[in-house]
Amino acid sequence: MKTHRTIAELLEVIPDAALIMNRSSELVLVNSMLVSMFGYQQRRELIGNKLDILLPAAVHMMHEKHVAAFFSRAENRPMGKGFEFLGRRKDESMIHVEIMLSHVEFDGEPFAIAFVRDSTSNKLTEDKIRRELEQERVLALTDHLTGLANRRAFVEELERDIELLRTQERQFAVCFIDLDDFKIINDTYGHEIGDEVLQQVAHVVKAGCRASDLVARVGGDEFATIHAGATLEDAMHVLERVRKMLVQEFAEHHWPVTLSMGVCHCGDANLSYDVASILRVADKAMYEAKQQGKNQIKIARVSAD
Ligand SMILES: Nc1nc2c(ncn2[C@@H]2O[C@H](COP(=O)(O)OP(=O)(O)OP(=O)(O)O)[C@@H](O)[C@H]2O)c(=O)[nH]1
Repeated sequence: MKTHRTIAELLEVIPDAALIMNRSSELVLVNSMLVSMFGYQQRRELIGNKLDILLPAAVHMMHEKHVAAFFSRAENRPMGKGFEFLGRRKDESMIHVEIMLSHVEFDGEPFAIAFVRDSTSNKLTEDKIRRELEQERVLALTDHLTGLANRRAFVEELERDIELLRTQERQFAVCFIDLDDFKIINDTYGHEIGDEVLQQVAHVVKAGCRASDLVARVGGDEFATIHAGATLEDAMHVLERVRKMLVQEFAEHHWPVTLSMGVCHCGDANLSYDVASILRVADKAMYEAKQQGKNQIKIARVSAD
């Protein structure tokens, strides 16, 4: 058929892969770019086959419905511009494609013409950008010296826990931790050893806490923990373990390293908690621990005002 040959020639000069199918979803024309895009060598491997040959099995039924719906619409205007789907290559590998679909009529019969673009590289770029953004987000929430969560991550988590307490009455405890006499270590042994001590402390606090607890470094020699779902007794049990583990860890060293801690339990549904007041009372309790001899835990009192 003359029209057929002309269209076939035309499809060869356009810069996209293209196919034409009839209303029974049979491929009646494909250009060579489409043949190679889907990993075939000859057009005749595709011509006469159902469109399904280019699609993953999981979407065959859905596509049949789409094709029926497409042909039932009479209007002859471009459809599905930029529509993305997964194609199946001859070797069964998948390929992300973008198609533009349109009605065409030859010898009074309706057909669908599809221009197909390989969007795999777009997808890969998108995935790469998404991964990089995620990595950046993780880095932005990480303390670089210790690998723990940083102050920002701690505050974000605290905000989430305050919200969960308000909406689901889920209690939690927060602890403010400060190294005792850390300045002496820095002044005596230098900043580098000081950094190593901070890393070791981070490791011990993390090891002493539960997997579900958040451990953060929130300042120079300041750490903080959040114990989601914990009663005051649960939190005290964990923190006392941390305190003892640290004393043991440094028992062999030339210098003692101990922690002063202020813990604040949040679980009273009648109180309205906010980040600033929780941190203030926990910090105050930690300061009391310092004043009363260091290497101990003090409990913060949260009042209604
Ligand atoms: N090595 C190191 N030192 C730091 C870092 N950030 C802060 N510091 C030091 O941490 C020390 C904090 O000291 P302070 O908390 O003021 O006092 P302290 O000696 O711990 O005494 P108390 O808190 O009263 O027990 C200072 O010497 C800071 O220079 C850091 O990233 N690395």
